[in-house]
Amino acid sequence: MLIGAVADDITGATDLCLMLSREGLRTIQVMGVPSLAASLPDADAVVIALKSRSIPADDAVAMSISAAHVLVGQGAQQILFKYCSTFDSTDDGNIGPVAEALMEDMGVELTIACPSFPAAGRTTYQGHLFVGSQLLSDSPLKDHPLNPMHDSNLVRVLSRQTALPVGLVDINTVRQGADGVRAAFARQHAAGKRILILDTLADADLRTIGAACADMKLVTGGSGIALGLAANFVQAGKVAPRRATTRMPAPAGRAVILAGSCSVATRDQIAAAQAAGLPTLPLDVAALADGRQTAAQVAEWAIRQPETTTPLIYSSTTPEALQVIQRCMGQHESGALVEGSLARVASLLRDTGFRQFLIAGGETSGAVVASLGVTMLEIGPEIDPGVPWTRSIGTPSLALALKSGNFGAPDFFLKAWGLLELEPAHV
Ligand SMILES: Nc1ncnc2c1ncn2[C@@H]1O[C@H](COP(=O)(O)OP(=O)(O)O)[C@@H](O)[C@H]1O
Ligand SMILES: O=C(O)[C@@H](O)C(=O)COP(=O)(O)O
Repeated sequence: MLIGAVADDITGATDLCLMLSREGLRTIQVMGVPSLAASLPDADAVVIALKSRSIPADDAVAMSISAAHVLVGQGAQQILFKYCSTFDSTDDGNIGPVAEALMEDMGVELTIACPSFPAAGRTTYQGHLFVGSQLLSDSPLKDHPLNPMHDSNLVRVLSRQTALPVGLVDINTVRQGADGVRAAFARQHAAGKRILILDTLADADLRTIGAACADMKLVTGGSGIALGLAANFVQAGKVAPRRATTRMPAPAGRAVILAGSCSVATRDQIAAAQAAGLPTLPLDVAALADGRQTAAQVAEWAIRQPETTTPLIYSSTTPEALQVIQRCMGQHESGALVEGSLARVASLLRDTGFRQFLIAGGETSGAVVASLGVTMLEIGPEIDPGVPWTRSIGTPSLALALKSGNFGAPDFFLKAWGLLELEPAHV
């Protein structure tokens, strides 16, 4: 194993797997922390997907350390802690506490924190994270249901989450090339800094940073950083060349879309699906809470739709409506109710022959995939930047597209299916 990664949510893990496999690494995604004795499939990169982004920091630390131990135990040459390209976290964590704990556990003096993902519009300038042309704190992430982002200055954000001194390597230094970045690492370390935010405006910057981090045992960042990290191993001749896939064989069976993300991108995708005539059903959180709407009824509705169409079930709503729900029911309580309901709907649909699932939302995907009993994923073709089709390893085989809430073009729910080649049904 060349790269072993610990991802703090499941869509983030899939995004990272896509990046690694596009760079030529045979990559497998594993759900949850496997036992130390588990034999993982032979792969250049293994990404362990946790659901640790929005849980108490102590739990996230414990899980992440266990995951890293498994990866190191299986020979991983470099550990990557993957979090969101929009630095999703709160002042309590979990990026700072997990990074700090991994550094201590691995005896690492200096690491980087580089969330940038220019292909998805996430760039960093003077330590400030941008989403497209907006500062993070002006972007739709300010209204995230679990971790609203109100500060774009990542040095400040991370410094509130860790006692370790945080420094900045600015774009002028990054543009000096890998040697210049390595020299900046040495200067910042000598000045007492332990975690460095890196300015990044383009993929070329990520490749420079990756080259500068070739000897770092622990790197932290978004999926973008994998561009350069993977390239180090490819250039060193440690990876057998492979061709990227453009289509994926998919098990025969019905398809469904489950959306639990309230992001603007997902709400636009729902609107496009509705405009195209897909049957859609909104979840009613108050009705779910008092039993007027149940997962069984929702699943029944999907089963009743014509087999030639793809039903879409969603809880996604506007920031204003979400505020009302969260005020009445609590932020985590309402989130858990929605996640649990979508997860239950998914398992009921699987039991009646649904085999292709498109899930929108990271936390949502974590809950759904757990309820489907999926433990490992192979990575298929890219649908849009950061989102591949995947196929579960095990029975029943399922085709899964796990979409970060914020990712994908407006027609994502319509075009994704075109990349699947349905296998003949088993008799
Ligand atoms: N209508 C709703 N009311 C309350 N919480 C909701 C509602 N819709 C979604 N949520 C919760 O919001 C969170 C969205 O997070 P996630 O699935 O990670 O999406 P994203 O990828 O956009 O971050 C989940 O916990 C989900 O259950
Ligand atoms: O880095 C990213 O933006 C994604 O890989 C990611 O982590 C997505 O998280 P969600 O938006 O919660 O799906």
